[in-house]
Amino acid sequence: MNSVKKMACEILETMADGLKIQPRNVLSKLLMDEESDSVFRVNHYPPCPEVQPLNGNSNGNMIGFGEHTDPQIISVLRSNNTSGLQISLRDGSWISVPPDHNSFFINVGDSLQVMTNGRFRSVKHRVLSNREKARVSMIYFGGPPLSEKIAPLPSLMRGDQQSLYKEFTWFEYKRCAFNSRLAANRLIHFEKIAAS
Ligand SMILES: O=C(O)CCC(=O)C(=O)O
Ligand SMILES: [Fe+2]
Repeated sequence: MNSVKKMACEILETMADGLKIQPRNVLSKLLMDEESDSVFRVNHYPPCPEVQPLNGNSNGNMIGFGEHTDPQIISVLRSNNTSGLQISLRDGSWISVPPDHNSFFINVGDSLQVMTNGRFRSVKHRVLSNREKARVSMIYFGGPPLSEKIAPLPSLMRGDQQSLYKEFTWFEYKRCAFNSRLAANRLIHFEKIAAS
């Protein structure tokens, strides 16, 4: 757990460097906080034989984990050598993430999207069951303390930049996530309506 947390922190620090924000631990310190609301999850998807496609967009594979974005700051995923993970492109099409048990798959969470005022985007993903092999994935979800205010980082808001989001705490966002459907776009409730 400590190693994966350390890796997530290094990634967040590299992102902070890329955004030219100081101090470089402005994001990673939220994961290092004693009160950090982080989780480690193991998912197991047994093999599922082909089924008749219902809506034509899953090629006859059963949905193992429905489409969603991860609500936290960052997710670090490692899986066995079994395909299934897909990400959604802007045009709504799905592409498969090649299975590679030697690599980590990093996902930006909704909270990081807000903290970077939309510069990094949380990408919708889902898992299709594999027809022959079981898929096992392990994911570290790095989240902030429950009382943490989630808002664009002040160091990113230079000039006349406006926040795209209303301020909320991680506790409020988590409550919203629990009360909404998995596939829901929860950030929409926290977006500011652009003045015309
Ligand atoms: O099991 C996977 O490959 C992805 C699962 C996932 O997206 C999640 O647990 O949030
Ligand atoms: Fe996910």
